[in-house]
Amino acid sequence: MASGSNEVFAALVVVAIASFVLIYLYAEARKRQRQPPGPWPWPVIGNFPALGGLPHQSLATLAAKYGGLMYLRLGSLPCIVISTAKAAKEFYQTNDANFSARPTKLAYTMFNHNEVNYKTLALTSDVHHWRKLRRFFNTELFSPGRYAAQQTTRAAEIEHMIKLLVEDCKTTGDAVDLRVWLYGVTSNTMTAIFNGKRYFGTTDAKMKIEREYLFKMNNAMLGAMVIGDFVPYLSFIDRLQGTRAKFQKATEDCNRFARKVFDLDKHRQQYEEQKNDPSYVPNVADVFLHTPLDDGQYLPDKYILKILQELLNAGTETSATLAEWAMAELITRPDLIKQAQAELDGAVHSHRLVEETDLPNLRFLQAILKETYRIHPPVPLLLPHQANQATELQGYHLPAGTMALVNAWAIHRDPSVYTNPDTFDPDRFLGRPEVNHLSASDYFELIPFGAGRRMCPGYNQGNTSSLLMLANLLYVFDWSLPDGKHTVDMSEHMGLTVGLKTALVLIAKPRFELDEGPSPTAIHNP
Ligand code: HEM
Repeated sequence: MASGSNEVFAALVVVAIASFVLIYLYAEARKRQRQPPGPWPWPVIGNFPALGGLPHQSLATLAAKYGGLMYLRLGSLPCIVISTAKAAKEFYQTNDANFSARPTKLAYTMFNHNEVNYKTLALTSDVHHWRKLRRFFNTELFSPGRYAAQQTTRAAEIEHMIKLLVEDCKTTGDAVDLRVWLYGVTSNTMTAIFNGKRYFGTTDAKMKIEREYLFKMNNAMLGAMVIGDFVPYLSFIDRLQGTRAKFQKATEDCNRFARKVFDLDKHRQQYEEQKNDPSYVPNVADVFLHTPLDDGQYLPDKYILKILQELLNAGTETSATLAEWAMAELITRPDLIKQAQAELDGAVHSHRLVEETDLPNLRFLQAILKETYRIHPPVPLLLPHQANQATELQGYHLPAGTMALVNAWAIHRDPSVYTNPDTFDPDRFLGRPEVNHLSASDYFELIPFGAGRRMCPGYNQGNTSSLLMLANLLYVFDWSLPDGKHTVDMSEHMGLTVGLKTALVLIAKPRFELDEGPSPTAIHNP
């Protein structure tokens, strides 16, 4: 009798499981009729396993099978992936406004003082608040006037770091860790523009440590994968794993360091002392403190500190990563280096540093950089977008809350647009000036800064900074691989940006003695 009831129980379990599987498959099949094509999702976790360690590459492989508009389910979050220029054009032209929100994430919320409507620009999911901030950024921080006024600062920071490199060559002649050098230039440029301070290549080692710590904590937190963001009913796992406590500690540490790095009270005091001096150029911290948003409200200090941290993150690693990729591609192609140096010699003439006014005459160098953006976009999936309302794309229904990933890495290797897409070939851009990554062009073939409303507002700053670093490195030095090496490990590493797995270490040899001239400007650490 007991064995009979066991059998009945076992049969019931089998029937229950089979029914669950059938209902699941039926529900998925019904849903899929109205969704773009894509791989079948697993129960609960959806298509997460398909992402792998380098999601832009895995998604490009899937897109070759499913097409330029692909559907995934990440946990319970519906997600579309755009992977061709044609699909990107349609997405931006028909749905840019609908997809102008960002997904909600635990790390973003905690980073922003647990406010539901985040207060920083890149991470806010509140479209109304984002619009207000973005208008302020466009008119007050990233306007052509401000960008022009920051030219002297960019020049000063390049000069500072190039001179250190020349000095190092003379004294030690050791191989140069280019990653550290490039990061030093972009970080110094950003902090000089934001709050008039320089952290790298100074005698104050403590300042460098503080700055690096801030970056490390921000990175660890914002890059973390949190289960509850994708499967809300499993958020207890994050709590059990101590994720919240970890984020809380990182946020408090970041806040403490940010208060030190961007000492806002000191800025207030300095501004009062210097505001009537016509030669005083307000930095970004001053602008935030003394300019209201267009609703007449001033941002409270705690949000200004968060926005400054976000800008520092956004503007430092991106340009440095890009320039490191460019040098990694060039170092095994002496023919390209020679061509770039010949162009530089012709444009600059004397033994001074390359300046921003030289850049329009450096068409080949610009093509090298464009090709680097194409083949190594530092933010290959852009930042995730989310639909603020239900919408349609290519006749498919997309519910409110659908996430959109734009795979710039796949778009830039679209074989219907680029011949030999995996080959580094700057010449391909020389005859095609219409493909412009800095304008919201109609081509959508080269979009390392994104496109549409949420396109990177720092594109001019990032692009010029990368060009200036590359131009000066190639003009002032000859480069070679150390220890008889002939190849570079081009494997990718996934962080907040996608960079080289192994830092690029090269030997630099000055090509000439730099003329002594007046420095563009001097920085005074307050
Ligand atoms: C080579 C350098 C850079 C690259 C490749 C880059 C790339 C990007 C990308 C792909 C996005 C996301 C666009 C989207 O969501 O569709 C973005 C957003 C953003 N970037 Fe950049 N960026 C660079 C430099 C900079 C610099 C120098 C700054 C600031 C000084 C900056 C500030 C921002 C901000 C604030 C956002 C968020 C915009 C928003 O959500 O409205 N970026 N960037």
